[in-house]
Amino acid sequence: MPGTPALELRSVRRVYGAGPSATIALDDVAVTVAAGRFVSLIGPSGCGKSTLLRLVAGLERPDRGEVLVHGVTPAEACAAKLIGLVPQSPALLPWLSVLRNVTLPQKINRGAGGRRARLPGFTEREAAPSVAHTRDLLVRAGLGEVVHRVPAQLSGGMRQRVAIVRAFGLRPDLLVMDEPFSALDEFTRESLQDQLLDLWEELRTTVLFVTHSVTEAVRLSDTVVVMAPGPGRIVETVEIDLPRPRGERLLRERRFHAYEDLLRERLRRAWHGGGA
Ligand SMILES: Nc1ncnc2c1ncn2[C@@H]1O[C@H](COP(=O)(O)OP(=O)(O)OP(=O)(O)O)[C@@H](O)[C@H]1O
Repeated sequence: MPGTPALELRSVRRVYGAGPSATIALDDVAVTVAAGRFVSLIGPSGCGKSTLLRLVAGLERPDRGEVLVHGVTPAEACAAKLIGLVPQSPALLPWLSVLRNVTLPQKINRGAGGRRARLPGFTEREAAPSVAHTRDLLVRAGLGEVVHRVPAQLSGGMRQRVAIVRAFGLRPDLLVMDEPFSALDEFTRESLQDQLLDLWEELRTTVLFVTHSVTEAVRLSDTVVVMAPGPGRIVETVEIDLPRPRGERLLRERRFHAYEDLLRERLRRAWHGGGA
């Protein structure tokens, strides 16, 4: 629906357990993400990033407050395949080739278009991409030579690239990514960031991205949400006002480092229980 945020969390609270040993994983969390934005969550371990992702993906429900994806509940959004998820380690089907791993979910998901069209304010979107277009995405992600290989014949970085192309290929309205590059070496990580940005700039899917890397957050994001633990909460929202595309050269510029320093400073405060 025009004007409806892609994602909205209103006064969200999530508590695990009860009594004195209860953990307040999230308290009074409010986030609004406009369609097409790239938003990262960053914060110390235990500040509730994964909990927030699980609420958005409909895997858990808040104890208080509301989560809306394009104006509907996460359960409705999942049924209509509005949400795509890229986990930390790529869950590929080991017996299928790279190409089939990417195209099979697209075929399975065809029925979702009808459910999506019945949601308030949504119209039919473009059909699932053709195999030719999927191949093109794979080539652009540097996987053109390996489309007929099975996952066991790929490196870790290649497998994660397949998972990312698969997620974008499903044309979700909101793509949720949980530290997708955390297990990779720095060089592979930077090259995957390039490819992720390349795909995102073409498709402009709304992305909610969890990372522990300040550099990654600055490079990828329009907005970085800084969180603190005890209770899990948002302490700062930083808009990254840097031009795109954000190539390698930008990483060496003073204005890029200034954002890194700002975020590091905010994270230090979050670690020490400070914050806003
Ligand atoms: N199922 C659960 N039962 C009890 N406590 C939980 C559960 N899941 C999370 N927690 C607690 O909620 C808090 C937030 O956890 P969460 O995993 O969301 O943090 P995180 O920011 O993603 O951490 P990390 O960066 O280490 O992945 C932590 O104190 C954690 O111990």
